[in-house]
Amino acid sequence: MLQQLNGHSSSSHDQSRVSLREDIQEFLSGEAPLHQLDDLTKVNPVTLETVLRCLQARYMMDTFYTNAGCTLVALNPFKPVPGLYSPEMMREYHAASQPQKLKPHIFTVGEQTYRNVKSLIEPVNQSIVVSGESGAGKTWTSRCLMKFYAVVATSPTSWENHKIAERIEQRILNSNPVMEAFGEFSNLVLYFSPISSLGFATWPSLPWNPQ
Ligand SMILES: Nc1ncnc2c1ncn2[C@@H]1O[C@H](COP(=O)(O)OP(=O)(O)OP(=O)(O)O)[C@@H](O)[C@H]1O
Repeated sequence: MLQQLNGHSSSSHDQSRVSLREDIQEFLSGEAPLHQLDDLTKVNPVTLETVLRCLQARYMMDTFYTNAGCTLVALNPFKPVPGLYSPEMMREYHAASQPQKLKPHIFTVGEQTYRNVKSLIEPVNQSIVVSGESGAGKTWTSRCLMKFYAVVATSPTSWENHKIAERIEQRILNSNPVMEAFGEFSNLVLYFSPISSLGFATWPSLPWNPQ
């Protein structure tokens, strides 16, 4: 006797589970090494296991950024990564004609928003939502972006610019206790406008809190 589950027979349900398992196995043991998948939209089938295995493989290769379509997934390395945030790296992303073709990086996001704000044809206000649980690296990421903008928007040698960058960074850090006083602090929003310079805010309780 066949048992009905949500309008499907249990045997067809079992079949699709077996076929999904096979697809997952095929994907995980495929020829292309998992760490080379730089965009999670290329993961197929998309399951918790396949996505996490892909991110894990990249983490093991010290690759901490992965695209997920137009979103960037950042893993916290919990260690210094030499060269990953160097001024040379910042300039490489800034100088690239198509930064999105370079390896996924927070500087791609930084550069894209910078170009959109600075566009001579149609400057557009920009927001960057940095989301993650406590300790995920939101403050770190925001500081990286501040440093990036300080480097690409100014002359590399100016001591004055260096001081401005430090001051912006310090403001972000100083704001943390105030933000945390509002309770939940899992999303940080940086916003940029062609007219004003830069601002940041938190979304403690949005109904669609992406966390
Ligand atoms: N990209 C990175 N490279 C190296 N270390 C990192 C990186 N991102 C985060 N870390 C480490 O992880 C720690 C926690 O990161 P951070 O303070 O940015 O988290 P957070 O998301 O802002 O946490 P909270 O919400 O609790 O304030 C940092 O102090 C730093 O040591």
